[in-house]
Order: sequence, then C-alpha cells, then structure tokens
Amino acid sequence: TQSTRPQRILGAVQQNATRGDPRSVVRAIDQYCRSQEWAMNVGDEKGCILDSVVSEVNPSTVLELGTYCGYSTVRIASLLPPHAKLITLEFNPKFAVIARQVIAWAGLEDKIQLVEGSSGDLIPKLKEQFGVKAFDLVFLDHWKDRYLPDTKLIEECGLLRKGGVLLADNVICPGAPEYLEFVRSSPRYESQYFKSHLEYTKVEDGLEKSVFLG
Ligand SMILES: O=C(NCCCOCn1ccc2cnccc21)c1cc(-c2ccc(F)cc2)cc(O)c1O
Ligand SMILES: [Mg+2]
Repeated sequence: TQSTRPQRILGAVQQNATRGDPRSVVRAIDQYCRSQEWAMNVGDEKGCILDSVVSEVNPSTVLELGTYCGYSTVRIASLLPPHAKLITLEFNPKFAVIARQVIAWAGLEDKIQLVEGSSGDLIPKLKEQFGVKAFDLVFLDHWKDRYLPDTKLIEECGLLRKGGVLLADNVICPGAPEYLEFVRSSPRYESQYFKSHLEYTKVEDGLEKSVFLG
C-alpha cells in the first residue's frame, strides 16, 4: 500500500541518520526534503536562525505548537541544557506517530513530551496537567490563523514569563498577518523580523522573534 510523506521521511531518518545523534537526524531530513520531496519542516536555512534564538534564550521550558515529523522538535531539543524540557503539541495523530519515532531515533525522548490535541484545548491545561510554571520560549509553527488567538491564550493563562520569547515560523509564507500586526504594534512585545526563505525554496519567508515585556 502507498506510503505517506511522513512515513517516507521517517524511512530517510532510519536509513541515513545515526541512532542517538540528533544533528544527523536533522541532516537526513533536510537532505531528503531538498532532494526527494518538499515537506513543511522549518528547514536548514530558517533552522539556523532557530538555533541562534534557542542558544541565546537557553530555555528551561519550551512550548512548540506544531510537531509534524519532529524536525524542529529534535533541532530545538538538541540544543537544550541537561534538565530542560520541551512540550510539543500535534493535532494530527498520523503525524504524531511518525514524530514519536523520529524523536526516539534521535534519543531525545527524555527531553520531549509530545501531546496530541488542539492548542485551544490543551494550552489551558498545560499548567495543571504537566506542571508547567511558565515557558521561556514558544515556537509557533501550527495553523497560521491560530498564532494570534493562541498567543492571547498563552498570555491569559500566565504561561509566558517576563522576558520570554515567541518565535513564529512562516510569518510571510503562508503568512500570519494579524499575528504580525499584533506583536509589532503591542507595547508588551519587542519584535524583530529575521528574513529568510520558505524551507527548501527561494520563496521569501521569515521568522518573527517577539520578546514578552510583561
Ligand atoms: O501549515 C503549515 N504548518 C501547520 C501544519 C498544521 O498544523 C496543525 N496543528 C499542529 C499542531 C496544532 C495544534 N492545534 C491546532 C492545530 C495544530 C505550514 C505550511 C507551509 C506551506 C508553505 C507553502 C506552501 F505552498 C504550502 C505549505 C510551510 C510551513 O512551514 C508550515 O508550517
Ligand atoms: Mg512552518
């Protein structure tokens, strides 16, 4: 029977990456998606910007919205200090099944908690269910029209610490215009745009980094 794109991405990881070596997992996915078939990973170019923001923030707790196959999950977790934790939310159970295997191949199960469901339902439960106090970094990479409502929800739930950072993928392509307008005009955020390209293409895209001023 016909395989799915996420299954083929997992195959590329199992064939070309070394177990327990997160960077080889990242490299294997990028090589596959650049040479065989495009997929909506943050990719290598925007991934370098992601790496620099993660390293600068040096977060103890990270929230990722949108796991897909776990590419950015592994990329972020590979840079976290020893006891740091990353919670990633994925809506599509078929993606979650693949992401769990990619995360396991990278050997990062202890740092990562993948939770299945929708952000609107799960965000209000993160404190009580997962003992989260506040996030140092939130990576937004899910439905682009959920970036703004979920940012407001995260604020309402007191889940973003003062000085915490929101990093949003795809603010140009596919685009998140209402979100951009909000974080760039709100006095409670200090925003910065990192111009780049849509993963594996020459199309313009970028990441928006917004520091929460409290
Ligand atoms: O759509 C994209 N990502 C989102 C996936 C669903 O996310 C759903 N989802 C995941 C957790 C989660 C939690 N709650 C609700 C929905 C939740 C996405 C799309 C493109 C893209 C760019 C150009 C094209 F021609 C076609 C596609 C690129 C990207 O980098 C993306 O990230
Ligand atoms: Mg994306």
